[in-house]
Amino acid sequence: MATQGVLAKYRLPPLPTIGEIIKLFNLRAEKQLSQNFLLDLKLTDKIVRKAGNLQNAYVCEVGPGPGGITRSILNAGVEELLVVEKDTRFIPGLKMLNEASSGKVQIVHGDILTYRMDRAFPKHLKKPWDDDPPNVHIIGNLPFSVSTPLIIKWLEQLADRTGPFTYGRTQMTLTFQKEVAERLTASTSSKQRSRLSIMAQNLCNVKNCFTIPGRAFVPKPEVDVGVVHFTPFIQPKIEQPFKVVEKVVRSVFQFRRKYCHHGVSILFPEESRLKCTEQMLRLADVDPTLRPTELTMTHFKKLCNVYREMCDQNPNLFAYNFREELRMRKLQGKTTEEGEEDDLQR
Ligand SMILES: C[S@@+](CC[C@H](N)C(=O)[O-])C[C@H]1O[C@@H](n2cnc3c(N)ncnc32)[C@H](O)[C@@H]1O
Repeated sequence: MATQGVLAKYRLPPLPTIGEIIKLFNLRAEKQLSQNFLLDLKLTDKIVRKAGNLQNAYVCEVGPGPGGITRSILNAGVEELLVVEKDTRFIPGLKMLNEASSGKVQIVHGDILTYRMDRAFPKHLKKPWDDDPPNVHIIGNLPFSVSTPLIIKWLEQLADRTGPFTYGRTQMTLTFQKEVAERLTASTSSKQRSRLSIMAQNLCNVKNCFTIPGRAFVPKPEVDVGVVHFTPFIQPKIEQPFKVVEKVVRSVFQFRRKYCHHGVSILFPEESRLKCTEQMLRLADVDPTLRPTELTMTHFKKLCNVYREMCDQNPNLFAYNFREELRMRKLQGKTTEEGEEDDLQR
């Protein structure tokens, strides 16, 4: 307890404000890179508190920029902070934070989409999957164009226990455009229910912590921002390979406003479509007239289990690709019912 008390009082020495750092190093936000900075340290402290207790933790911050969140992470008493930043202009400011924290910051100039997270932390931090989460955390406020593909990539790595999940059930606290944060956490029958809701909630306890109004950023983005916390489950809700779940969920949400049998049907080649769709829905005990947004996680679990069984019985089925069939038909000049294109980021 005494040690905790001492650590809890850890503060960085007085430093120039983030605003002064921006001026000092001439860090004008690059609009093409969707850079929007958080200058209010009360707000960055609030984001970091949502990650949980960071005393002695090993943290990776993605996209630290001028270092607002970085300071809050250091003030939370972490053991080591790895920052991965793509834009070289921010490196001198981050080096200053490293000196102020007596070398706690390891700076990587790189792209988080390709960075090898499986080697980011010392091996002794690894914990068995069914143990408590390791003392390893990921925190970040990235551009939206990066955070959505990144979470999709990390969800797949989570299912395979690779990348940052080599260390166990690594927790993540990340920002998204408010609407994406709502999709990630949307429950059954919610208007925002989508592919992302199922893919994330299958693997993690997902919490939409709070919304940051756009005006809190410099420069102000067009949209508000949601802070989302992810804790991986020991067991996914759907115990099937990620690719099987992804294919079923993507197909079902392809026609999000229609009855779910439309989406299910595109899992099957045209010659067996009617029969297989009827069989899959009957075996999974799913009402064909439910809308995709009305399906529960249990519905998706049953659909994925039945689809997997059908794929086991017909080894060519999983490779079937509706879009490819559409493309071929178009090339051959044949007409067909067009898929109502869904936003793939949903
Ligand atoms: C929206 S700004 C936020 C900066 C800082 N985290 C804050 O809250 O003030 C996003 C930051 O992520 C960095 N970034 C963008 N894409 C990246 C990538 N692929 N890998 C690492 N950093 C990236 C940008 O250079 C920028 O510093």
